[in-house]
Amino acid sequence: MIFTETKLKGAFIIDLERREDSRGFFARGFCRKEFENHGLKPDIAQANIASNLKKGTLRGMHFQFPPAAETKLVRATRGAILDIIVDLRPESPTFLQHIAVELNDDNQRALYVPERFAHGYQVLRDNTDTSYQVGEFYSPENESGLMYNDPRLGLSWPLEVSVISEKDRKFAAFDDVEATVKKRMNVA
Ligand SMILES: Cc1cn([C@H]2C[C@H](O)[C@@H](COP(=O)(O)OP(=O)(O)O[C@H]3O[C@@H](C)C(=O)[C@@H](O)[C@H]3O)O2)c(=O)[nH]c1=O
Repeated sequence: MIFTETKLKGAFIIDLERREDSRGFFARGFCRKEFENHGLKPDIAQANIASNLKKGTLRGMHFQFPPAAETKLVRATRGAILDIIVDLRPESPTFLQHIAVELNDDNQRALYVPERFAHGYQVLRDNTDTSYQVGEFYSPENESGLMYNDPRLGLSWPLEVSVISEKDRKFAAFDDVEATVKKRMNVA
């Protein structure tokens, strides 16, 4: 596996190290030892799959507060997504900064999202499936989110939003929850 740290400390793009032969290729998609060697948390509580019918579908921006904060290892197993993560660690020099990474079934790239980040994606092709391993169990009482189009986040989505859940339409403006987010994301 090829680990490339992004400008957001602890967030990594992970590429496959392909061993090709006449059948195709073999590659590791996850390895506890390699994760530990790069300082990534290797725990997997759930492996989730999402299917998206329509290009333009948007899911996000989601997170769980501590003590249920999750790591995520995200891939597009079919189709393509633009994946965006936002740093919500109050002590981080890159607090509120984001990165956007295209994950698709050609590049077979994964994004490792550390704990205390908001995460979301937009689907770039019809019939796109995502698969992601998360480090904590789903915890509805600790889950929350931010608006994908909140001006404070300044996220650029490539397509018009064609489908979005009711829940994702109704997250509060960051200005209104900033103090709560900083307090609940503080782990010092
Ligand atoms: C995330 C999750 C949802 N659910 C349920 C709740 C709801 O009835 C249904 C769909 O949930 P959601 O609408 O939250 O699904 P979705 O919008 O796809 O949520 C996901 O979005 C991406 C961007 C993430 O980062 C993930 O962590 C997760 O939050 O599945 C579970 O039972 N377990 C889970 O782990």
